[in-house]
Amino acid sequence: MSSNALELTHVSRDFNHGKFHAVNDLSFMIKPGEIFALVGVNGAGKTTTVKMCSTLLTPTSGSILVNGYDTVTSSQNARNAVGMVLGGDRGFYPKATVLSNMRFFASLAGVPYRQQSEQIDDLLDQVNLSEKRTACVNTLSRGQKQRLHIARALLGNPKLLLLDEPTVGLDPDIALQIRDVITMMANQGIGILLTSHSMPEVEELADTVAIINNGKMCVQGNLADIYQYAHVSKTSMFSLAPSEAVTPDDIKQWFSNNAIVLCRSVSAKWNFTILWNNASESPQQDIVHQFSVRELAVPPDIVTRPSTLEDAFLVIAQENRHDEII
Ligand SMILES: Nc1ncnc2c1ncn2[C@@H]1O[C@H](COP(=O)(O)OP(=O)(O)OP(=O)(O)O)[C@@H](O)[C@H]1O
Repeated sequence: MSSNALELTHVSRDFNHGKFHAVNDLSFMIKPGEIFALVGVNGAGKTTTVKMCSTLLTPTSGSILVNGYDTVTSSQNARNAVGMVLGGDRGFYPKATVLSNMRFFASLAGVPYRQQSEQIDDLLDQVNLSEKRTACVNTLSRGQKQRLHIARALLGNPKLLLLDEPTVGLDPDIALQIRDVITMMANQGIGILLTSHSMPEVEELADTVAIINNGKMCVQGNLADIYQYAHVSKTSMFSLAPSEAVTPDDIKQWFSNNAIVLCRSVSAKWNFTILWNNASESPQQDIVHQFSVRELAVPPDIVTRPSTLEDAFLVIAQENRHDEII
């Protein structure tokens, strides 16, 4: 029987003796080879979820199966099926070589001694670190360390890889390399649970996106499902010099029927983002019209483009904030 890489069923996790619900009735599954991104604002419950999937934390209620093994009742089997990448500078013996570190972690992962050399060579090759096998870990760059984290997590052939912010703090070209490694691992049939604050990264990598808020699932599906849920298809942007003639609240009011309007003050300018939930054929013209009928100068820099995951996420985050206020 082939199992899902991961299956959460009505999982909750409380803290502070049940007073705080960090994760609340979460259910989702990840198939072999699927990249599943868990997205949410700070404090939404992503890391708590990842920790439960790794067996580091136990759920207060519900069940988590990794490769068919329950993380509570078959925790050792579940743990053997998971590789976790925490990233950063910690997690290795910095003065020992790449090879010594990999040998140490291979033993911890239960890789039989005779298979260790072959598996380590293969993994270092896959993450393009073969040339660094005799280098001390503290001489590696951040990107190289991150690739070593991934190689370490793959020791013992896990069925599920947990990646918590795998490219945070990395230069764009290094982040690209890490994303290529992630795609390669998925192509080999490993299920991947990814948390990231980078929406372009999620857009590029994820087969399925789940947006959580206050530990609860808002929506899960492919990108089209997320756009549909958020009711966004087009986004317009323009800027204005602050003036007394019109305020951000006025502009929010103009479009309150069919858009969410966000305003940020940047370098003595108001930058507006209009997230259309019911865009007309020419949203550009609608904006021009609103300024023109009030005899206000039309911003010269209006652009309209297809909405992105980031836009959909902003809408959902905004609506959830609204729900909380109510
Ligand atoms: N050990 C703990 N005791 C009490 N509260 C906790 C504990 N761990 C996490 N929390 C709380 O649970 C909530 C969810 O935290 P979590 O770290 O899972 O969020 P997150 O989505 O990963 O956030 P971020 O994007 O900032 O990393 C937060 O409000 C956090 O303060």
